[in-house]
Amino acid sequence: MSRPRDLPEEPDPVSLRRIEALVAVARDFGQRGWTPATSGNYSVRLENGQIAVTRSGADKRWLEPADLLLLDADGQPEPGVRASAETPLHLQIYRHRPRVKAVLHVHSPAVTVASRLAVGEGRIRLHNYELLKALSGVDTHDIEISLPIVANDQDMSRLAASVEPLLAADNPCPAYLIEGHGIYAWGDDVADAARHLDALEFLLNCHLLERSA
Ligand SMILES: CSCCC(=O)C(=O)COP(=O)(O)O
Ligand SMILES: [Zn+2]
Repeated sequence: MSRPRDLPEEPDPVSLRRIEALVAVARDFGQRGWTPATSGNYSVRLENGQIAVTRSGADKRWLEPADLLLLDADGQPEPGVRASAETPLHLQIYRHRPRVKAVLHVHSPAVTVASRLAVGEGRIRLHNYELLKALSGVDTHDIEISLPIVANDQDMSRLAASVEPLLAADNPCPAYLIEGHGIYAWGDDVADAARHLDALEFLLNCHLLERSA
């Protein structure tokens, strides 16, 4: 396996496994058509607290560990390498959710279309689906989960500022949508984050089918 850029000679095995798991998830999501044309980005928190994030412009469908780079405490990559343009959104989630170890962002057709349909309300309400139980902490279909939507913005500081209240609130939904853009989902390990994203992708497909029925 190739190693992420800047990784120390003897990375701890837990962090290495986390990176391997992230790469496998990225390729799986890529094969499903969720990260076309270099879209999407991914990160994991390592055991030493550093964040490994995908480099900007990499084709995430064929992600390699070498496409990840390590950020220092201020979120800066090594000089000469450009971290994902959306790195501030990853760091913001890690700041607000100390237990989170993985953040996943994709541009699937279903999440992109769904994100454009309920902007006025600022959220999509999901209720009475068995698959809601795939979200950590949810143990019944009989619950309403609000998936927040924020307006897209090419200015990352402004975009992060509009996400800030969502993360400050105690919402059990481990994800949010960006209008016409995609979804961010996270979890306490890579498998949790991937399950959350997989489940929300399914639920949004159901939501869209219901609307068109
Ligand atoms: C070509 S997709 C536009 C940028 C984007 O939304 C994205 O997810 C990928 O950006 P990155 O800098 O992480 O490659
Ligand atoms: Zn994006």
